[in-house]
Amino acid sequence: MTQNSPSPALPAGHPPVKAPKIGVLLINLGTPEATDYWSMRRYLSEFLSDRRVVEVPQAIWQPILQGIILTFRPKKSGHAYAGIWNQERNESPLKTFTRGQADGLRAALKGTHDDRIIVEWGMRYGHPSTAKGIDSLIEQGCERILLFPLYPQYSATTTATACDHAFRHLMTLRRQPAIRTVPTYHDDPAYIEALGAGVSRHLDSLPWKPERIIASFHGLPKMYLEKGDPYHCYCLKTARLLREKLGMDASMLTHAFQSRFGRTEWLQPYLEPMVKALPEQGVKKLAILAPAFVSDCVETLEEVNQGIRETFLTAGGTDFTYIPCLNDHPDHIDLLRGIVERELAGWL
Ligand SMILES: C=CC1=C(C)c2cc3[nH]c(cc4nc(cc5[nH]c(cc1n2)c(C)c5CCC(=O)O)C(CCC(=O)O)=C4C)c(C)c3C=C
Ligand SMILES: [Fe+2]
Ligand SMILES: [Fe+2]
Repeated sequence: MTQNSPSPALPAGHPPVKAPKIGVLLINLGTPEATDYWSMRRYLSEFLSDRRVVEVPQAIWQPILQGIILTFRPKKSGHAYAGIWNQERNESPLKTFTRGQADGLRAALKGTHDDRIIVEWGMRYGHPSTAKGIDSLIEQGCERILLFPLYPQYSATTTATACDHAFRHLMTLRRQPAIRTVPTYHDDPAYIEALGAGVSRHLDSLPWKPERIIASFHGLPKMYLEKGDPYHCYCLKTARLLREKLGMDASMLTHAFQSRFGRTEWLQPYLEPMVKALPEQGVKKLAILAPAFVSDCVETLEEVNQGIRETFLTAGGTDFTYIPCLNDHPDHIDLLRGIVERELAGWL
């Protein structure tokens, strides 16, 4: 029986039976709808109320969040987003790139699997929602769904909360599809290959050679590592494999953690003081990439490519370059396709 083909075997009132398909849902973090105070406040409130992200007990955290942080942070963050906003589409770059990845993956899979695999995308916080993505896949006949959180290095604060959120929606469904989730891919040779190719491509396009490359990862409170979050180890392994792929040693390609939030200790070494100290140590030409992000976003385009660039040049650096994320580059689409085909083994 195929979609929309009425079967004489179905009794009156029976819901239509569709040809079974496989769905892939790309999930990224989420991003504000606009840069004004209330749009930023809505986004930050949802994000920072997630207990996977901030583990302070809610009775203590919510008054601090709603009363203090969400009074001041939306303005500061809104300003940062405004500086990197995709004016043409009137949306944040994270959304543009995530859509581009879904479009690219859909086209790549169509080539080999016709219409058997359907690709949608959704966000953990905000729009388009994870629930909408799942509903759309089901509506199109998907009885099996692969959830693909777009974080190469698993963390409870990103991958796990993306899956939690999808499962919360699945809890509301009478007819639930079968579900798989994509595991951490921080050491997947194809991911390392794509990262390495991106670094080489970018450096080849420059009229100068960096004296240091920093792989800068989004940070986490150090306590999360101590409680068992494997993200830190995965970041270090990605950095080591990338170094090996590029034939560099640790004095040439090093790692750091960025985007610290709040006053507790986060994973070290911190990016900002590291960069500030480099010119005095004789490193005047610097390149930075951000391998924990598959899409350029406020944390890479504003914090690194604007803020950290300025820090370095003000401290005496002469040349700075930011190496873009994998974004919608064909190498990234190939990587996503490879991971999807591997994780769908037995379903295809
Ligand atoms: C307690 C706070 C935070 C933790 C823990 C955290 C982990 C974490 N985040 C990413 C990826 C992204 N974070 C982004 C933005 C962002 N992150 C935090 C805080 C924590 N992140 C805030 C408050 C913000 C908003 C921006 C700001 O106000 O500074 C983004 C960018 C989204 C965008 O729209 O551009 C991404 C992506 C990872 C990978 C991670 C832990 C592994
Ligand atoms: Fe973050
Ligand atoms: Fe570790």
